[in-house]
Amino acid sequence: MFNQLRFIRAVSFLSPSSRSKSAAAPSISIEKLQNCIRPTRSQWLTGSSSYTTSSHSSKLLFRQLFEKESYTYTYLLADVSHPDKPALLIDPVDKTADRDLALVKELGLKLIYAINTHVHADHVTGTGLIKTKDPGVKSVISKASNAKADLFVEPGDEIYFGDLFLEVRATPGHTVGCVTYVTGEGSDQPQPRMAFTGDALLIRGCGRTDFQIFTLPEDTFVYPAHDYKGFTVSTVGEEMVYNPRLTTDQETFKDIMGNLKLAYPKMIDIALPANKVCGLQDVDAIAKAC
Ligand SMILES: N[C@@H](CCC(=O)N[C@@H](CSS)C(=O)NCC(=O)O)C(=O)O
Repeated sequence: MFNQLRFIRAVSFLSPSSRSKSAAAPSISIEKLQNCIRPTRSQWLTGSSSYTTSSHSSKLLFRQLFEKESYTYTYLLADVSHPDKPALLIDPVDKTADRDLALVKELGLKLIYAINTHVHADHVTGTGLIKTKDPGVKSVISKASNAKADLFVEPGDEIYFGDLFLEVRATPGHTVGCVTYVTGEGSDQPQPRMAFTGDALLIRGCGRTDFQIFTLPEDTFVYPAHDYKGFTVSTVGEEMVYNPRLTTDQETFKDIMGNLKLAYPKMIDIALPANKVCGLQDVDAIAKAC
């Protein structure tokens, strides 16, 4: 069987130094979540872990970028200790693709991956557009998403950029193929860890019911794909205590999620079919780019 993990490693800029591969955390259902040991508010506030937004790593260049129409966050990560400064974008938007590529150029980075957490319903991904403007970039999405891309990842895969890597975790629920990308475990990786949760876990909100994200260390930074209230970052520990949807019993949770009364996303009829094919709607462009 074709090994996506090896493939991702093979196309990475630098072979990783020997590293023990961490096992993918087990998936936790909402039922199990209710039984998770969670810190009380006071335990969490007085806990020994750091909850500051300290610098992530001397190697990591990190930027959080915003697209104002869909309230989408795009994340730029690069290993600036590597001579090529390999970089990746998580959840780029078509409307801001030029801005993102200009920033990559200004910072002297080499963009190698344009990655999606899932097939978005509220905006067209910038992945295809980025590939037409920089053909060296590979698009990445989960195999379970059933969308087109150059590379398909599965839970447990590691996506290397230089000596840094992202671990792929299955976080389905908002869509079938949603994944969360988590910075690697190890002393040479960003500390605290950073989780790019897509729409699975939002700050004080969520788009799903299957919460293995809460098996990550409590000081793990949570970087969602959207925020509608002006938040930029949270932590796993903070969400375990203060997320109003995830601090209730199962019945209340179901009730909350069943009564969100979210409006039909404005872009959904354009975004979903486009995002199945890298965000491109032109047949020739799809053939060339995906
Ligand atoms: N009004 C917006 C879409 C807002 C929305 O539905 N957001 C999604 C994530 S993007 S599909 C969501 O899951 N929200 C959860 C929440 O609690 O807000 C539009 O028309 O695009």
